[in-house]
Formats: sequence, structure tokens, C-alpha cells
Amino acid sequence: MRTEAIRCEHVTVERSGKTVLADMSLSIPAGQFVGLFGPNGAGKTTFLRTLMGLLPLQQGHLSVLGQPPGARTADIGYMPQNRNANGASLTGWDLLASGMSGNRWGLPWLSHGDRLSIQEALDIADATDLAARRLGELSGGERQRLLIAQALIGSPRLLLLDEPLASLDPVRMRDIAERLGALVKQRGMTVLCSAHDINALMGVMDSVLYVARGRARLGNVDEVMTTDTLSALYGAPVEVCRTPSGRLLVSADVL
Ligand SMILES: Nc1ncnc2c1ncn2[C@@H]1O[C@H](COP(=O)(O)OP(=O)(O)OP(=O)(O)O)[C@@H](O)[C@H]1O
Repeated sequence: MRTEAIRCEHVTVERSGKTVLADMSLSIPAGQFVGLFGPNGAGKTTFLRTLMGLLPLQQGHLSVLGQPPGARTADIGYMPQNRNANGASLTGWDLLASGMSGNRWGLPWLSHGDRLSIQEALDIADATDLAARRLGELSGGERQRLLIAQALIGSPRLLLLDEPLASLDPVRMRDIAERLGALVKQRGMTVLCSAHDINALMGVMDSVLYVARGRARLGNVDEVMTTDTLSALYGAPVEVCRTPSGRLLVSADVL
């Protein structure tokens, strides 16, 4: 029997008194790569932060790796959307090393195993060449690769990535997506990865979680990315079509 990584039962989350996620129920099996999509303000970040235990539920029950949110953070690699630019004089290696000691800024003593773990995370995010450079001198996309590496440290069982591909160029975007996809298969990790361009994750993700108007739909690409399903979710006509090369295009006045 496959175990569940995330289980939501009738989850409602409000922010400043406004319902963002309404009565959401879904189950994500362990080992799946799930792409998280939806328009601006739909609640993607809110959902990821709720899974981390950083935002409370107003109603319902939520289980993350079999425990309440916030109980298993040592097993979760989280890359938040708001990436502050602290520590401009630190190197990429320092950034990852600081994560080894519980996300504190500082230069902890590292064991041989810690160093291997950092090196491995750098390799997966294709960020090895950035380790010796100072954060303040890196481009947005280069810092992004280091932050992806930081989330991978310690072989987490669950990766929650909030727009990790934003500000990467299309070639790098696809490369990182494929590296993450390979990692999921190799290690049986579960990944929930938000993005705006679904095409960057096509062929890599197992399922799509689409959020709109507080409601969510989980399923494979062919189930969720249809004119009927998205129109029902948005409550307005939405057109989904595929180009001859297989790219998905979503268009509507509501978007
Ligand atoms: N700190 C906050 N306080 C109050 N409301 C917030 C806060 N952060 C976000 N919201 C509101 O919660 C709703 C969901 O925001 P959220 O950031 O989860 O959306 P998102 O799907 O991640 O959007 P985007 O694609 O723009 O990143 C929005 O209406 C937003 O205005």
C-alpha cells in the first residue's frame, strides 16, 4: 500500500479574515511530483505555508508525513517565495552550511558527511560553480539555484518549493525541473512545486494540483488541464489547448 505524504480533509484557511482555501480535501501519495498551479493570489503560497505549520487552519484536518503541520519540518525541504537578500557578503557555500545548523546564519563546524551533503545538493541544483561566489554578486537566477540546493540538504522526504523556477531562463528551468524529477524517482521523495508555466514541468510531474477561487483540483495533466475542468474551477470560460509541439496554452478573460 502506498503511504500518503499529504492528506487534507475539509481544510479552510483564511488570511486577514478572507477565505483563501475553502473546504479543501485531497490526498498526495508519497513519491509523487506534484505541480501546483493557479492564478496570482489563488493560495499556492498559503497552502505551502500551511503545510509547514506557518499558517493556522480555520477548519479541517491536515496531515503532513503522518503528523500535524509543523511537526516534521526536519524531514521537509522548504524553499519560500519571499527570498530575502540577507548575507550579501556570504558565499554560496556559507549559505548552504548555515542550513546545516538549523537555518541559522553562521559558520558551523561541518562533518565530512555534512560536506558531502552540501556538495551533493549543489550538484543536483547545478550550482557547484556558485559555491565560492558571494551572494551579493550573483544574479537572481544564480541565487535561485543556490536556494534550491539549500532546500535539498539533508535528503528531505518532502520538498515544498514555492516558484523555484521563477527568474530562471527557459533552458535552465527545464534542466532544473528534470534534475528534480530524477531525484524524486531515485529517492522516492515527494515534491510539491508551485509554478506559473505548466510547460516547464510537463513530463516531470506526476500530477497537477490546480487552485482557483479557494477550490482545488488534483489529478493527472489530462484530467485537470481541460477546458471543462478549468472552466468549472474558475467559474468562467477558460480555454485549454495544446500546440502541435505539445505545449499547453490556457487562455481566458478571467486570467
Ligand atoms: N501576509 C498576508 N496577509 C494577508 N493576506 C495575505 C497575506 N499574504 C497573502 N495574502 C492574501 O492571500 C491570498 C492568497 O495569496 P497567496 O500568496 O497564497 O497566493 P499565490 O497563489 O501564491 O499567488 P502568486 O501566484 O501571486 O504568488 C491573496 O488574496 C493574498 O492577497
